Amino acid sequence: MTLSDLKNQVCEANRALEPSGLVRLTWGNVSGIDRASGLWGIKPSGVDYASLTPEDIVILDLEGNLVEGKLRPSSDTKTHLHLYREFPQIGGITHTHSLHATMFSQAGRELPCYGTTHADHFYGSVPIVRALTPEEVETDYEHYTGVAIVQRLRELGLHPLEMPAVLQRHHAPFTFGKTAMDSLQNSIALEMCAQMALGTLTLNPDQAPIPTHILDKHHLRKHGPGAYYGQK
Ligand SMILES: O=C(CO)[C@@H](O)[C@H](O)COP(=O)(O)O
Repeated sequence: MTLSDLKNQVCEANRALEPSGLVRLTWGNVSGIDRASGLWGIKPSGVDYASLTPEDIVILDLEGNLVEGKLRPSSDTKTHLHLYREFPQIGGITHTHSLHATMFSQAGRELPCYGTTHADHFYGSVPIVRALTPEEVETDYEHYTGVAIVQRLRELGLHPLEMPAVLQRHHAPFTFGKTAMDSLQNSIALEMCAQMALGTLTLNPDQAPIPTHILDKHHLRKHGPGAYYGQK
């Protein structure tokens, strides 16, 4: 992938945030990485999505050094950086404050899997990531957000492509994918699943999550045999 390709892909995914209904104001950012070069691009901070151009995309390396870009990178840059360094399987990350998924984040409630719509994207309940400690917030908020996300998926034994979403407590969701656009699509799926779950619980507060045999079937269909990354 050329640097121009990377900038185009990351710009396209960020420009798709608003039309997808996931963001208000500038409450979101998408990044993408070219694993061959180790260079990755992210939305500049606070920039209006509709006016974003590929040349605005800020390019960094996996040490966090600025490689190219005139604008300040997203305020969540260190979170994305940590995830790229710890999850070599992912190629893109999306962070938004989408309305319903953020409700689960703020309530500290994992997002249960009530149906196949959810099962087609996420292998079970979308986990809550712990709140940061006062020391973590003080020393490096965004870096420790990434640390807490990685800790959570590892303690659950979940691969970041079988569970390409987490709900950061008191904050909002982060999703991952094979590309920037794939991570955005996972954010769209997450927001829809959050809306469906809230409606499901309204209609039936005692609704049980999807049976495991159906969840496993959808995981198998999506990832193929032998791709189960987690611990049974
Ligand atoms: O989570 C936050 C702030 O709480 C950020 O995601 C902002 O909502 C977007 O910041 P920029 O990407 O524009 O710096």
